[in-house]
Amino acid sequence: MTCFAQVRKRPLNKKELAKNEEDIIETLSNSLVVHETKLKVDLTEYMEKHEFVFDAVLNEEVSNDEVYRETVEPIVPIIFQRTKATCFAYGQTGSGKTYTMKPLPLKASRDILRLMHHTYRNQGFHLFVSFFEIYGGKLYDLLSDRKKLCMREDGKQQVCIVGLQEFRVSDVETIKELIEKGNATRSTGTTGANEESSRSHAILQLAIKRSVDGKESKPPRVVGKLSFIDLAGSERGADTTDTDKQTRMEGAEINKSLLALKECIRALDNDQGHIPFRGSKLTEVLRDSFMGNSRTVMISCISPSSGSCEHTLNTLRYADRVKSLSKGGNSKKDDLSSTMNLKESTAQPLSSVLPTASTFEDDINNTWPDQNERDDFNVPEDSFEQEILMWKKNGKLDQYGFSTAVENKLRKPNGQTKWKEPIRSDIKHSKSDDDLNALLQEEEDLVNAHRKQVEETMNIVKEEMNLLVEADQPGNQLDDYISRLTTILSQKAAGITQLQTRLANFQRRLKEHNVLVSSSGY
Ligand SMILES: Nc1ncnc2c1ncn2[C@@H]1O[C@H](COP(=O)(O)OP(=O)(O)OP(=O)(O)O)[C@@H](O)[C@H]1O
Repeated sequence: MTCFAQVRKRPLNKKELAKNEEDIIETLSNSLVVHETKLKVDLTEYMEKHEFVFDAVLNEEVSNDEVYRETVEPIVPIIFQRTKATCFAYGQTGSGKTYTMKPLPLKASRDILRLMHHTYRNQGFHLFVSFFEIYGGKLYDLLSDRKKLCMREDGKQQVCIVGLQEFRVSDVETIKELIEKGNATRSTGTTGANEESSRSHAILQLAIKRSVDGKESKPPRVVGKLSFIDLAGSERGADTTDTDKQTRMEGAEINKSLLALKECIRALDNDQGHIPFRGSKLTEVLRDSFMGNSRTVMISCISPSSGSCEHTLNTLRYADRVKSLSKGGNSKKDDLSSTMNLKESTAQPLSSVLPTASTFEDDINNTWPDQNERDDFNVPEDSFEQEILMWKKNGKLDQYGFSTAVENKLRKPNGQTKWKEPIRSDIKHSKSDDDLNALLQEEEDLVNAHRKQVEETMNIVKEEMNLLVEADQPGNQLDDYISRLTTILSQKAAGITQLQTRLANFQRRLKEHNVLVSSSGY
């Protein structure tokens, strides 16, 4: 899987301008700098600079058309070549996720239909649209009056969404109507912070299917898929302390899914044996889009305003972790990356990357195993599981319950994972999936607790500085000074002790699970 991380900065809005909030984001070609105002212990202000590098940085002057040209247009032709592509918008509420995502599917549909009517004319391709949302861990069909859906795995461990309406479309106008209908049906909550806040993940999928041997009588098979995902507001994961139980539970679900999404992308990009798909409904649903030939584009949306600095830094840190494994030598960064940098490349017109009809057939024949090969590979499940038991007995399974050696058996000589993936996931699901998800959550909790502790320490230090200033004033009350200093010191000590305990517990858990910090990417 190849993941491209991009950032889009929106302009300051009216509200921010009215509050005289400053633009703290400086964009350069494919990097950006966040200028954070901080306070020294003597209460004087200073500027801290945070620099991030991504595959592309789109500033406030970049239009939606340009975003499409840079992010999705180059991917459209390859979904005719058995590739699944996923485009995410990540960021805090109001950062521009919906603004960025909304126009993309329609523009992509237009190009897909153009390809179907010209390059792939009369080759049995059809375009299907579906649109659903994940809200509070449950699935709802946005094209069928928010009908509740359930997710099942079929006999081949392929995830399918039972009852999801899929519409076969052949003209842009119908697609437009469907997209508008889905958007209107999407649920938006009303939390204190922002009425517009979106607490659901909206998933719009464009599937290219092909009639087998051109026969219309048989159900067409999926050739490729393009998914557009407008994620829930990233800061909503922090609602786990809200007084309202429903909000708290939704917050926990959002938190879990965004965490699982990050870990799945990291694991896939790093060719890790185990992919924690079962960490959330979102990643389970996306499982088939991530397997095999797949592309992922993550557009992290940020507000430029000083008032959103903390959320912006959180968004950029998340994006940074998603892309970090691809940096510096991951060979899978290919030709697409060069078209992704808006400042350094001229946009590549669709026509220049279109495959011809013959290259499509050649690609299928050259890169995908045929049915015989698949059948050859599918050793009986019994013998496979026997082997797993042997490895377990000999203590050769890794911390995810899966050994590299066993995994290698599932790979083609060229390193491409073969058709045994479903069986592999079955085995790992047992306990190791839950353990890994729990560990990931604990890691995130530790980092958050650390950040909170640093913030609290800063506040305490400010209080201490005030106390010292007061202590120097004539007529200062000694009793008051002593009691306030005692409180301050106990607060400091309690904060440190709490963090030490949390850290020790986390280290113990890592040890229990045999996770070597250097090899696990922590
Ligand atoms: N690049 C941009 N240029 C101009 N206006 C923008 C841009 N990005 C966002 N906006 C405006 O900012 C507001 C918030 O954007 P949007 O609704 O897309 O945020 P969001 O991240 O989807 O929020 P939520 O999580 O609540 O859905 C909208 O009024 C939108 O029109």
